[in-house]
Amino acid sequence: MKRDTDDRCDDDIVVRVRGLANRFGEQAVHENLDLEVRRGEILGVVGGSGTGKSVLMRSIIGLQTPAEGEIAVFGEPMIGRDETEAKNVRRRWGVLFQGGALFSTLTVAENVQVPLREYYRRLDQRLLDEIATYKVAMSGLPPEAGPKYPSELSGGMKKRAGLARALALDPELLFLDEPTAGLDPIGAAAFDELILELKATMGLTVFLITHDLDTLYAICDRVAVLADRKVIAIGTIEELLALDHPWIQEYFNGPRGRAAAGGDQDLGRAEREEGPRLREQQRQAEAGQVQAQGAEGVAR
Ligand SMILES: Nc1ncnc2c1ncn2[C@@H]1O[C@H](COP(=O)(O)OP(=O)(O)OP(=O)(O)O)[C@@H](O)[C@H]1O
Repeated sequence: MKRDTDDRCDDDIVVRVRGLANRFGEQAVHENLDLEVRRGEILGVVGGSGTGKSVLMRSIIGLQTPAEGEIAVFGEPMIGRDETEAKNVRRRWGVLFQGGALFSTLTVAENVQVPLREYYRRLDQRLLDEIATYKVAMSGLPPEAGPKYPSELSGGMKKRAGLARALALDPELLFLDEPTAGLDPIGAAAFDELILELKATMGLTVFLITHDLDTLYAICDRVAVLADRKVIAIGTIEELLALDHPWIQEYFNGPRGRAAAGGDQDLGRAEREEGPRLREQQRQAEAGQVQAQGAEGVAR
């Protein structure tokens, strides 16, 4: 299980990373990293801050050129690929970056239309508008969100708008970088549900970077753990818990891990008692009535 190098048929492996190395000057972020993402799974990617989760995602989607290694997506090698060929693979995935990365001068609907315009130059405006309306609805946003600018949206709505854009091209593979970070517990759980629904209806494969233990327990089929510059373990949470690794044990068996697994009554009670107050605080902050101080880092 540790190196995830079982001999599955290539069709079952959507992303294959072999011997990946990434370096920034003297700093080695990855060395000899291997990873496989299986078709139809939601793979959670966890690791301490700075262990290189985002750099790994950026390497897979071609925004970071690795120092060494091989990356294949849908069986197609991605490194050093001719731009036209790479583009044909890229159109098959969608990405939700941390913070949404929406174009601030475009409305939500226009943001969704950006990848459509890039890949389908001949679509007329009426069709672009129709597709954007459909993607906005798929992401759980009300129709009124379409003509709004990102600055007019709450944090949760921005995530959904980013998701609508990621879904624009009907992807087979979705990359999500900390999609529930900064969301209140109810918003985060709703986002988890949405991802599960999309996986079921679209047959999506999902690469999901998260620090959110509830998300890991609620929707991930397997979890990959980054530490010491590589994937040190990958498997179901149950399989990871059987490993005698201090970081994994602390992460999943610490108070938050136990609460997420439903086993820590005291922490669960504290969250139930504090939750409504914190959620109301965040709701007001999002509505622009109060400063968001204190609403960040709310444990789910
Ligand atoms: N463009 C860059 N130039 C130099 N260093 C970088 C660059 N991008 C990332 N790094 C460094 O690589 C390391 C890994 O960064 P990365 O953002 O992948 O971490 P992460 O695991 O996603 O962290 P977090 O959980 O805090 O988001 C960090 O030390 C970061 O400073």
